[in-house]
Amino acid sequence: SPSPAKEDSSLGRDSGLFGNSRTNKKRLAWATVGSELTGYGAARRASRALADDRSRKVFLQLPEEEEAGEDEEEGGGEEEESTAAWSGKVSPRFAGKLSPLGEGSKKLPQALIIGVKKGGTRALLEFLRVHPDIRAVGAEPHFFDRNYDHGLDWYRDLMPKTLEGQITMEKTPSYFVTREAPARISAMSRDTKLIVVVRDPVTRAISDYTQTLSKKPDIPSFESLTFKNRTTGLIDTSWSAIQIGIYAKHLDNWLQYFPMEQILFVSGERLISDPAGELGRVQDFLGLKRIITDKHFYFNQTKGFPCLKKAEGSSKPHCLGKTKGRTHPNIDPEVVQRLRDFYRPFNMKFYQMTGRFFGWNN
Ligand SMILES: Nc1ncnc2c1ncn2[C@@H]1O[C@H](COP(=O)(O)OS(=O)(=O)O)[C@@H](OP(=O)(O)O)[C@H]1O
Repeated sequence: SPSPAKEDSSLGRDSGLFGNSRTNKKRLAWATVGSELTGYGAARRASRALADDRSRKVFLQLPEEEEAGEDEEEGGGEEEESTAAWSGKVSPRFAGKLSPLGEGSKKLPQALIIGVKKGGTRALLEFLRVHPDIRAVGAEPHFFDRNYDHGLDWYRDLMPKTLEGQITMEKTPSYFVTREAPARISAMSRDTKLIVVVRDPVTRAISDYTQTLSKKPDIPSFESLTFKNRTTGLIDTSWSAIQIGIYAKHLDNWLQYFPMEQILFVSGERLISDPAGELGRVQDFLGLKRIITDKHFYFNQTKGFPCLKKAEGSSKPHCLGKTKGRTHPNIDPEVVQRLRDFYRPFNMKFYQMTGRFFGWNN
């Protein structure tokens, strides 16, 4: 039977996952637009690096890259568009897209993407931003975990201005595993809509590990981090890469504060194989007209993922950056199997709780 999740285990430990082959990069026969997009966005990234640096040091005092970088290069998002509107108080990294005349007012978010780390949260937010009734912060504010002491006025100030009927959103994937987050979000508004992108916990763990490995090439192997004791096969559930994937346990904590109807679970796998289908569910959940459809996506063969034909506020095709869709290292198949066995009962519980079968553990 699986080891119980440790209640006191630290999520702060470095996480990481593997990634065997790029199984998630399905070679779908999609229409290809601008088939090779290599180099797209390079200038934008360069200016963003500067803005990111400024925002980290001056405005948010985020830790330096290895701790702050869950989302890395996509984190900033919209600097170019919003620099002109930079008030000096809110970093361009955080400013969402403004309406052309700067009208409207800043509001606390009515909907949040709360997780999971490496689930596909950036893809979901980027796709949602295409909707005219959604305005979102580009970077991860980490308000309900790291920055709560700044207060709600600080948080609101990070938000883009919105008009009547528009929804303000942000995404911070660590909220899902933050013990205090449900109570804090409920204190902001009990009506907040919550979205969780979930992905096969084993692949998620490997993706997480791959991210850490990209910054710290000297870390131990995925296989050795997985076990407390390799001989007995005891899994180290205090390793955040493993811990995050025990979705049923984390969800229990949210259900103390929010009813199930207020939480939408998006399949990270289907977000890749059928982005328009998942986006349809999300738009319904948010009470929005289904404006984002199949027509907005194409499958980029080079990237190996769906991309937008036109990004928000642009006429050019847009794929996520190179930190999204990394090649995962090969992991010992026995270790992968051991992890599948470990997660199976938690996954079953999660399917039961959510009423959706996600098709992991095949
Ligand atoms: N359209 C598209 N393009 C690129 N990547 C996509 C896309 N849709 C989903 N994904 C998957 O998103 C994974 C990264 O998840 P997150 O954005 O949640 O990561 S993070 O927690 O914000 O760092 C990332 O994980 P890795 O493949 O392990 O890098 C992708 O598999």
